[in-house]
Amino acid sequence: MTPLPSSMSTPKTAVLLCNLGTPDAPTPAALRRYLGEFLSDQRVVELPRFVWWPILHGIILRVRPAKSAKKYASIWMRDGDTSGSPLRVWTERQANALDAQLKASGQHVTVRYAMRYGSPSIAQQLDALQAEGVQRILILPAYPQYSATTTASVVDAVAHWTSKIRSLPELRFVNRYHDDTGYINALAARINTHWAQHGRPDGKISKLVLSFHGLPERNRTLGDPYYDECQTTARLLAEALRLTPDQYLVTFQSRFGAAKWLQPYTEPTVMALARSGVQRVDVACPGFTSDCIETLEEIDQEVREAFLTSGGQEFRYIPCLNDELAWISALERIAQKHLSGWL
Ligand SMILES: C=CC1=C(C)c2cc3[nH]c(cc4nc(cc5[nH]c(cc1n2)c(C)c5CCC(=O)O)C(CCC(=O)O)=C4C)c(C)c3C=C
Ligand SMILES: [Fe+2]
Ligand SMILES: [Fe+2]
Repeated sequence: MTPLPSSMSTPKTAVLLCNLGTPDAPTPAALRRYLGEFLSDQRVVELPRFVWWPILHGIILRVRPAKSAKKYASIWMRDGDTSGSPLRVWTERQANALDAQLKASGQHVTVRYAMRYGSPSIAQQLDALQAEGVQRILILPAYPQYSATTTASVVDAVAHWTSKIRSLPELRFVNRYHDDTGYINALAARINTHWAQHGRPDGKISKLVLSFHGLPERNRTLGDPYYDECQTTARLLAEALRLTPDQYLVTFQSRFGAAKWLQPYTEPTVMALARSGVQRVDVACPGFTSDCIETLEEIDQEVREAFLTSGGQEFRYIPCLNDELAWISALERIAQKHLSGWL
């Protein structure tokens, strides 16, 4: 019997690369919409509604949008035809590059991207894929380290969509890839390229700081594995870079609110380094796969200034993986592993 052409025999398959989300414009109105959706997610802020609602609507959404809009304006990308928030621009480029790479390897897979908060939303993209006849979807969060605040929240958004759909596609989820060899090697290559130009830190007057996004300490105590996964990523990366313990530090940035978050905090740590005689710090943010407000503004502007005004002399921010070829190849292998049996 003649086999059916593969396009007829294999159900259509897609990968949905899901990132956090970002405002559509660097304006207070767009920030209010984005922060309102983001900070209303009970995976992100676990306080009871009757406590959190008055704080969010009475204080945060009145004050933060204008301040944040100025920060976003300072990092907004205007790159040829492309303009937008760096998080959205890089995520879109990653999805397009992964789509091209999977197709070049002979795989009939469509890759799209979605944002957990803002647009294009996860529901919009799942609707669009279903309208195109896609029957199998791999959900690939853009977070190497699992946290309930990010990865599980993506799963919640997908579950919310499935609850309204009669004829469901098959679904698979990637939970983590914090120890994936391709990911670690792509990070190491990024940092080595930087050091080929500027020299390696000696551990005495120069150090590498690996800064991860923070999380309330309480989430860790309650069982969120994020902290441990960040430590594993850092250890594997240090091994790949052949670093001794005195050459690097692991820190946590982006504290929000008054509660205790994962420590040590990035900014006070680099200030203390400067005061103790460290002249140069290189900062990389391995948990962020795309540059965004947290890396370009918080690290490369605020933390830079804090280090230099505390007596430091050289501050070098090492960009995220973005659309580096080694990273797209690593993403392809992560996707392939989870697609196995489907293609
Ligand atoms: C309020 C609590 C927050 C938790 C918990 C949190 C966890 C968390 N976030 C990321 C990744 C990103 N966060 C980004 C921005 C951002 N995060 C928070 C708050 C929490 N994050 C806020 C209020 C903001 C907005 C920026 C600001 O106003 O300060 C981003 C960048 C978005 C962008 O548009 O560029 C990312 C990425 C992780 C990985 C994480 C838990 C592990
Ligand atoms: Fe965050
Ligand atoms: Fe931040």
